[in-house]
Amino acid sequence: MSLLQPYFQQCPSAFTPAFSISTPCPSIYISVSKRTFISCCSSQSQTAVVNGKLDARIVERDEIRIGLPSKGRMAADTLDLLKDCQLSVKQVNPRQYVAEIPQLSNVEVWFQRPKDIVRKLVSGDLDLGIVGLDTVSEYGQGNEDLIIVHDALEYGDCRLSIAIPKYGIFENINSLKELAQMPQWTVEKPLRVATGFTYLGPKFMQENGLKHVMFSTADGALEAAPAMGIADAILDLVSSGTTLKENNLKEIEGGVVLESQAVLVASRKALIQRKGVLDTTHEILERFEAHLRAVGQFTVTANMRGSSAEDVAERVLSQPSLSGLQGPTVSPVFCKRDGKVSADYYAIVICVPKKALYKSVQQLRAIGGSGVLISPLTYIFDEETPRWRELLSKLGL
Ligand SMILES: Nc1ncnc2c1ncn2[C@@H]1O[C@H](COP(=O)(O)OP(=O)(O)OP(=O)(O)O)[C@@H](O)[C@H]1O
Ligand SMILES: O=P(O)(O)OC[C@H]1O[C@H](OP(=O)(O)OP(=O)(O)O)[C@H](O)[C@@H]1O
Ligand SMILES: [Mg+2]
Repeated sequence: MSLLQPYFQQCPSAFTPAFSISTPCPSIYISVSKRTFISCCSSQSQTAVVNGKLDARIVERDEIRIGLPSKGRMAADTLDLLKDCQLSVKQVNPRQYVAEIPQLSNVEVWFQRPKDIVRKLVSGDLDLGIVGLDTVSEYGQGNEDLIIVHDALEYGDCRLSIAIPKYGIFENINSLKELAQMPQWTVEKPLRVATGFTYLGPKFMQENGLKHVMFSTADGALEAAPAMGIADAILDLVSSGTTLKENNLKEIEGGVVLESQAVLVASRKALIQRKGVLDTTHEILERFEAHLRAVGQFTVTANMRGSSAEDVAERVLSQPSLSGLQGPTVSPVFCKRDGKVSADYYAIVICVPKKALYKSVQQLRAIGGSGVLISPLTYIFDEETPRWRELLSKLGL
């Protein structure tokens, strides 16, 4: 960390909020580790507001940078996902903000708070990042440079939702429409909403025709605001719903602004212009897809008596839960009887969704399967993934 201190002090632009014009800082080079070399020069983030719009330019550097959550509930799950994809992050100590993934050459990992990952993608100081969709939507503010490469990393599930008290004037209010139609809200006395989502909140209210609304913001424990008399409603993330329940609050129909989970996000400019970013993204995407497809499946092997491979395949395919990814693999099991080699049995291999495992075993037995073996799957690499094709088309490639 001490080695990095000069970098942080010399490069204010790395910590400037995204929505301002940042000043380029003087050229300095410091060595951080044998493999990691940070260049901080006039090429630092040159974010400018042009015609009221944020214009991110490509920053000159050779390394590819990926931002990962430094703390909070996304941090550990993100490292776990990468590890499960054989992309372990090597961090010398937990207070060091830069690390590497040995399997990905020329890639620097930077640990940042989720909102700063989004800001730095926009400013060109990061090329890739993993954060919640809520964070991308709130801090990215619809910026077209941000591209969601993988939209469902299957952790960090939550929703951004409006909640109101269960009691008092809200007792019989159960939908956004009913909330909007309450006579209490006027220009002089608007509906007061406490939220940390000051971009998405007003946008949602406007799109849903709620006219008299006033927002206040706080960083946490928003659920206390109505009971404290500070707000009438809150707009916050909900997962299990326990925090709302414990604070006598309820969600309302039509009040979900966004469903969120962890996503892989990239800067369009970096994908197109920075050498190696597209290839690295392809590799990360392939590993994520292969792993995430596999976690929901088991490999099932069984033996089955039959007159031919086709006969066995027909029996297997007659069962709805046994069709596998692309139909069953059927291989003859040879044995020698009376000096003659023959195949009376066939080994079948199929992939089965974890949820359908028991049903599949029952169906296998019903058609004469025996010696059923179940093993976990690590990866399922398909032909080219749909998300990769989608990414190329978003990039116009
Ligand atoms: N209750 C929850 N259940 C599941 N995921 C959640 C929940 N709350 C937040 N998240 C997800 O985790 C992300 C990070 O939340 P976390 O509270 O760790 O950090 P933060 O609030 O953005 O940062 P900080 O608290 O440091 O300001 C959120 O943006 C969201 O995607
Ligand atoms: O529906 P639940 O499972 O109860 O989760 C919802 C709570 O989780 C988040 O808070 P967090 O724990 O991140 O604390 P914070 O308010 O300090 O950000 C969110 O802001 C809610 O308060
Ligand atoms: Mg939080």
